Amino acid sequence: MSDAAPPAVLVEGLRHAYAGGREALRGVGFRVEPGEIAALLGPNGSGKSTAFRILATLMRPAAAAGPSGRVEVFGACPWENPHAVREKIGVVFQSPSLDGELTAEENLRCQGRLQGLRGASLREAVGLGLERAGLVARRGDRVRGFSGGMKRRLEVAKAMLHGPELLLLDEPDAGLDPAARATLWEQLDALRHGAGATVLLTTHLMDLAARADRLVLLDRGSVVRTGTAAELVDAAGGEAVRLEPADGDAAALADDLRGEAGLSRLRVLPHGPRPALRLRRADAAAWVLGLRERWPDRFSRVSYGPATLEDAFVELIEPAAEVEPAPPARRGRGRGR
Ligand SMILES: Nc1ncnc2c1ncn2[C@@H]1O[C@H](COP(=O)(O)OP(=O)(O)OP(=O)(O)O)[C@@H](O)[C@H]1O
Repeated sequence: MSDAAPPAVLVEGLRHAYAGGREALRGVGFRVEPGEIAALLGPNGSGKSTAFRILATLMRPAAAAGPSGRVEVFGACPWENPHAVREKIGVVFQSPSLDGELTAEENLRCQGRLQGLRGASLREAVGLGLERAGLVARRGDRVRGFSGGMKRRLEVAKAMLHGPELLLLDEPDAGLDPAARATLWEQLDALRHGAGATVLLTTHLMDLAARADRLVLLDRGSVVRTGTAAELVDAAGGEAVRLEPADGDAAALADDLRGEAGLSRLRVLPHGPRPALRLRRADAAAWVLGLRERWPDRFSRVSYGPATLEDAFVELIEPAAEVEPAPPARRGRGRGR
């Protein structure tokens, strides 16, 4: 027997099919080491929430044929030994679990009592929770008046009240503005360093995922790639090119460019000040030069620069449709030409 500490999360060959449905997980495997912040990243329907529910002991996997695979949280199986796993995990669900009529402090105190804390240990845990949420000054305010970011931080503090080793968060960044997402990240990072917690979150946004130590990219129930954000960007390869057509017709430009050799997936960016296309090329500089020679009056602006995690995501994930709209926050970081 080995003395090595078990990984915080070990998933091997995990399969799950919902009753009457197609397989939501098709042999998923990944691991998270203690002290890491890991992100399950993938588009809608890729299986993130299904994996999350299994890890959180809410569901046992059911495969249509053959074994369902192996899952361990610090060495314990969530469906064979759910009590052992529940002691080790804190869970933040997508749906809010706070009572808006109670104050921040009362919410934490109720949770602490449910977990059997009393007297000085309850006061200590609630005080630490308020600190972790950055809400000491607002401890006496009703939660219903809090911003989305404040509520999410309080949810995290509530889930950490019993001192779990692993914090599971299902899309904690959903509905938060960039500033609130940044503050949430600071809270998670502080938990990792201060409480030595391991964090596993699901997301389909890039903000938190790009900062995680380990990303597990899921698509249609399978792991497409694991690694750091930089490794995923490298795996997709190339630089990101942004093209603004002079006549504003990005869809027509996309049609003209389709079929070009060596061209990655095109994205039409309908939002922002002007319609544009974004794509990846291994030979961005030479390709852009050739494009301008071929079509001197076709573009109002052409730029290229380092690819982002979002570019890699588009490249590595099978598109649901040929042309997909980009989120409005997209901004080219390329060098102007
Ligand atoms: N309760 C359910 N019954 C039947 N099918 C389901 C159920 N929940 C999810 N699915 C299906 O399983 C697949 C994976 O869904 P899941 O919710 O795990 O994905 P997800 O990556 O979390 O998506 P989202 O980002 O939209 O939450 C999808 O095809 C989905 O339609």
